[in-house]
Amino acid sequence: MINQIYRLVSTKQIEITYKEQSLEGDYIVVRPTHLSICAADQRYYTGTRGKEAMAKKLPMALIHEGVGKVVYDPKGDFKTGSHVVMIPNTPTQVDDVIAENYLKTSKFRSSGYDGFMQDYVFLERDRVVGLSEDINLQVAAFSELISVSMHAVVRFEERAHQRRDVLGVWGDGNLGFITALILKKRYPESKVYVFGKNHSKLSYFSFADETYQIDEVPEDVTVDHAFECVGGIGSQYAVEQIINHIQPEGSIPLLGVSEYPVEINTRMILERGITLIGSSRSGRSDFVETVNFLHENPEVVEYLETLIGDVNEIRSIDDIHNAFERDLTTNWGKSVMEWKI
Ligand SMILES: NC(=O)C1=CN([C@@H]2O[C@H](COP(=O)(O)OP(=O)(O)OC[C@H]3O[C@@H](n4cnc5c(N)ncnc54)[C@H](OP(=O)(O)O)[C@@H]3O)[C@@H](O)[C@H]2O)C=CC1
Ligand SMILES: O=C(CO)[C@H](O)[C@H](O)COP(=O)(O)O
Ligand SMILES: [Zn+2]
Repeated sequence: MINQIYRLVSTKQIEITYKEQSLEGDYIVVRPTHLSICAADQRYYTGTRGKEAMAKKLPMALIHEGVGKVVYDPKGDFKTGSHVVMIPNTPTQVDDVIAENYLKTSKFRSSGYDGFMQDYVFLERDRVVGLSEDINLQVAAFSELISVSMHAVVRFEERAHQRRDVLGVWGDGNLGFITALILKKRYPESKVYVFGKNHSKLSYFSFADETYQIDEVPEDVTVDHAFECVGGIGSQYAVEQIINHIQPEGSIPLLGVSEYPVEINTRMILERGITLIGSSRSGRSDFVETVNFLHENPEVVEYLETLIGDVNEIRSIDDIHNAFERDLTTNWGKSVMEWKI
């Protein structure tokens, strides 16, 4: 069959590529229904990812957060029409120690490989996870982002010391919201403090024990561990502030992506015995954990509904541009694209 792929070819330029794809083999074919825009996609769309990366990774279809309907499963494991979440990380080898999302040989969609902006996505059998019929698909659209937080929390659980009385989250955006929510649910006995820049955004974090504007944090506030969910140059200020408020031997999972070299006060890191835990992307086990978590906790899905920002019907390439442009001006939440092209 001929598949249409909507590829970014240069800054803010999207073109259709026609690709012959065979239905023979074990691929599950999924028709995307709900896609969600990530900050990483915006860095490619606007060209802020940098000249070198743009030249290396383009052309490619953007978007690595999304769900769709199964249109063809040669083995019949998935019912035609059933909804699945698509996993963007595509490993090419198995390693006993290193997780699939850290293997250098893995391919990640919308980072050098075609993402989900296609008429049909051909996925290996283990790159889809089934969803229940009643799941909110606008929330499920950003399951990948939830799985990133889930992955970071699981890594934290395996690496950080056991005193978890107060957990801090820096960042009052999407990732901060999801991470704080997962922490609150997994550690009901712990206090979760959120540190952000905007009073209006912090007001959404009603489940948190405390929220602080970063320029008004009392000196005596301390956390046992702190998740950095800021990104950009803001990560630098966030890590600096974390170091001032974290207890000795605390862990700092770092999730924010920056295009700039971020300076870190290593003197204080070693003086306080702090552990930095880099955390990037996610793998199948994180998606399975995420989907189970959403199915088992409908109240979490309700909180996540507050993250649904702009919802756009996509019927043309112009609609894609509009969705990306509107996302740039949206102050809160995730932009979802209902894929009807
Ligand atoms: N590790 C991974 O695999 C993944 C990483 N990311 C990255 O995570 C980062 C955050 O993504 P996302 O949540 O979607 O982006 P958002 O822009 O929604 O969130 C970042 C938030 O942090 C706020 N902020 C800025 N400076 C500080 C500070 N010093 N302290 C506390 N908060 C601050 C921002 O406020 P304001 O807007 O007012 O500046 C904004 O509200 C991005 O870099 C993204 O690329 C995303 C997905 C996966
Ligand atoms: O969003 C992400 C995962 O969900 C990561 O930020 C993204 O994978 C970074 O990739 P790139 O190097 O292409 O910016
Ligand atoms: Zn992403």
